[in-house]
Parts: sequence; structure tokens; C-alpha cells
Amino acid sequence: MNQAVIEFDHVAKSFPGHQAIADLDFTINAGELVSVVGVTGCGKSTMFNLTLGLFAPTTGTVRVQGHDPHTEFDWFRRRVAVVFQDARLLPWRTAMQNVCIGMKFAGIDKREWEPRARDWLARLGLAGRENSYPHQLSGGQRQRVSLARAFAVDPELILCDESFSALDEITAKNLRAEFVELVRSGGKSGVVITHNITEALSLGDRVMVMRAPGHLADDIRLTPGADRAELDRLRQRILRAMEPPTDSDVGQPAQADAARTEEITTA
Ligand SMILES: Nc1ncnc2c1ncn2[C@@H]1O[C@H](COP(=O)(O)OP(=O)(O)OP(=O)(O)O)[C@@H](O)[C@H]1O
Repeated sequence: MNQAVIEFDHVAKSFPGHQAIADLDFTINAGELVSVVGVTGCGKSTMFNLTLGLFAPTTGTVRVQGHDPHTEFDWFRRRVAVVFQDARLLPWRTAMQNVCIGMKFAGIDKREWEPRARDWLARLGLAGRENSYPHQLSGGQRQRVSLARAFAVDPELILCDESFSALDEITAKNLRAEFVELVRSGGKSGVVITHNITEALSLGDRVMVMRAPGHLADDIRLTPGADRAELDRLRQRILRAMEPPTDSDVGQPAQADAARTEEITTA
């Protein structure tokens, strides 16, 4: 049986005067790598913040590995890591020190900080740059430090919020491939928010499409080996799911709105 790593059970989240999440109901299993796409404002970051326990849902329940992330915040410190669009490094700290800070906050024994940081910086291609400050590194290198900081904690779940979108296409492609390899080889689970449909289709096992206010419009399981025609078909399907319903859809069966899972067999 699959082990659930993230479970949203009919979750809604409202802020004063605004409903950010209407009804999110999904499960992500351990070992899955899932992309989340959706137009700006549809609730992707709010979904992440609920997963991180930064907010409590207004209704419904959120569970991460069976725990409530909002009330059991401490339990999560070593188990979940986040990588943002900007590297969010401390400018007055070296690459090594920035990676160590992640381990410090995660409560990892101080004796482990330096060897782990050195190892992860090397794995991410930054051997020899341990003592560089963020301003001495390129944007891609800074994002590598940020990934090293996340992986060094040895989390079970990694959340990426547009982590590759500020990079040029070639750098993003390389870093994305390394990220996928590290998640897979480490037996971790990953959820990646992206505005790039090509990235969503190339990243992992599944693409969840969100639509405002915060609900799933589609949920597509991918099978490796999709040819160009299949990828084009999926791209069109994702674009259609992202679009708000037109007037003519009102009163019609909410086909796209009913979050559906379809096995795409393209082998
Ligand atoms: N703290 C808050 N207070 C009030 N409204 C909020 C708050 N956080 C988010 N919202 C609103 O909830 C909706 C969803 O926001 P959210 O940031 O989750 O969207 P998103 O899909 O991540 O957007 P983007 O792709 O632009 O980052 C938006 O309308 C936003 O204005």
C-alpha cells in the first residue's frame, strides 16, 4: 500500500474578505515527485503554506506523514525543506555557513554541520566555493547553495516554490535534472510549484493543475517515455484546465473541475 506523505482532506482557507482555497482534496504518496501549475493567485503558495503549517486550514484537515503541520511544527523541522525562487541566502555568510544555518535550525548536531555542508556543496558542483559569499556567486550557484541547504537537512519532503524560474533555460534545465536525481536517489518526495508547463511535464510523476479559488482542475499521472505528440496533447490539456470556466460552462457538468486522475500510457 502507498504511504501518504501529504494529505489534504477537503481543505478550505479564507483570509478576511477573501477565499484563497475553496476545496483541496488530494493525496501525495511517499516517493512521488509532483508538479503544481496554475495561474497566478489560484492558491498554490497558500497550499504550500498550509503544508508547512504556517497557516491552519479554515475547514478540512492537512496531514504530512500523518501529522498536523500547524500544531506539530517542531516535528517538521527536519522532515520538510523548502527552496524558493530566490535563494534567500544570508549575504554576510559564506556558502558553507548558509548551508550550516539550515542544519542549525533543524536541530542537527553541530559536529555534523561542516562535513555535511561540504559534501552537499560538492554534490551540487560547488567544491572549492565553500568560502564564497553570495555576491561572489552567480544566480545559478546561489540556487545550488539553497538546494544544498535543503538537502543537507536530509528531509523526507522537499517543497520547491518556482525554484528554477529565475534561471536561464539551460541552467534551469541542468539544475532541474540534478534536483530530480537527488530526490530519486535519496528516496525523497518532492512537490514543485512552477509556471512552466514544460518543466511540469519533465519533472516527475504527476502534474496537479490548480484553478482559483484553490481547487484541483486536473490531476495527471505521467508515464516516462511520452513522445512529442503526447506531450503536446498534455500541454493543451493543462492549458485548458488552467483556464477559468466560460459562461457557457456554467450549469454544465464540471468535467474539468472534478479533479480526475488519468493514467497516461505512452510507452
Ligand atoms: N495572507 C493573506 N491575506 C489575504 N489574502 C491572501 C493572503 N495570502 C494569499 N492571499 C490571497 O489568496 C489568493 C491565493 O494566493 P497565493 O499566493 O496562494 O496564489 P499563487 O497561486 O501562489 O499565486 P502566484 O502564482 O502569483 O504566486 C490570492 O488572491 C491572494 O491575494
